[in-house]
Amino acid sequence: METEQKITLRAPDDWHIHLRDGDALPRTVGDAARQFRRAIIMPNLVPPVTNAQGAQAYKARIQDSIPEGTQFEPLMVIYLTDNTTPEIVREAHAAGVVAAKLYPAGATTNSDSGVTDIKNIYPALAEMQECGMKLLLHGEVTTSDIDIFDRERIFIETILGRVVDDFPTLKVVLEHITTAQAAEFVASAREGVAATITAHHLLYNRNHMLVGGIRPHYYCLPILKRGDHQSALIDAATSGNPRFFLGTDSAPHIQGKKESACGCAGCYTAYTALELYAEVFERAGKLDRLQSFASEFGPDFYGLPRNTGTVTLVKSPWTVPAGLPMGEEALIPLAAGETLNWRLQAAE
Ligand SMILES: NC(=O)N[C@@H](CC(=O)O)C(=O)O
Ligand SMILES: [Zn+2]
Ligand SMILES: [Zn+2]
Repeated sequence: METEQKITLRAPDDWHIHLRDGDALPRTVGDAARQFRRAIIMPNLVPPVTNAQGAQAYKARIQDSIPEGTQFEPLMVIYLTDNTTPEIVREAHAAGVVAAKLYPAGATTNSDSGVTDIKNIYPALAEMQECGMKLLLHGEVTTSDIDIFDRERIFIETILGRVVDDFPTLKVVLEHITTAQAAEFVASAREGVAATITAHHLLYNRNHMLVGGIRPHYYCLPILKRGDHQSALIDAATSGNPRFFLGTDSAPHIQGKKESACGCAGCYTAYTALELYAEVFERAGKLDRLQSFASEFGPDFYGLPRNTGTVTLVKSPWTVPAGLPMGEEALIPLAAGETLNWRLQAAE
């Protein structure tokens, strides 16, 4: 009898996830904790998590939702606004907050309180550089005359390059990169600049979203780009370059808000995250590099210990459920109804 194909990895972490709050938490925290040992928790709640106190209270609510017997550590982030002061940064750092997130105002889901001009947060960035707090960025400009497909590239050209130069020892993560330009920028930037890459930007390009009918579950920000950008991202993720690591950007929006005349941006990937990444790495012939991308480069960049436990993926095709309950609502996971080759084994 043929033996089952398996891969065992050091337990992985997710360096970018949205868990939301309230009724969503049992679903989102349960799924994240089944897949990952730690996660960087995005602060774009309404209202956002903007200081130490807010981050600690949110962390406690997340911890209350961790399934019994599961090990999961939420790593907290504050949301930068025009009013974030150096003192807010210092207090957050002292309270264990690991990073602060820049959302250009209006760039994405729940970014209305975001920064309107990068100069407004220069004092906060100086303090972050000083105390070692990481800067995470949603890297898109928001000016209405800039085409949605160009917004990441122009953000890099007009804003990111300058921030990286003006704060030469600030640790910076360009989140959920979607373009060849972003991959090139990060690969050739000064030390201390990294990027997260989602499973959906590795698996899909804009044709998947738009050819033969519009598929709202593939709609996320930054938007899926053309296939050559997807190829550049696959090359970056599987290159073994420690500047690129796993961040799902899993973002739950209920079915009715996705399948709508004006649908929300965000893909729910937490339910199948590692399986989706395994698919990509296998197709690229680089399964041997999945562990460093998923479990080593992230903690190394953040200055945290690598996890000591392991997880196992078994090659055993299965069908992703058509929907998942979330509170009273339905959530459609990415790749719903599709067959995936790899399956994460439940922790023993
Ligand atoms: N990626 C998305 O399309 N959506 C995210 C926000 C974000 O990460 O930009 C969300 O919070 O829903
Ligand atoms: Zn974002
Ligand atoms: Zn996100």
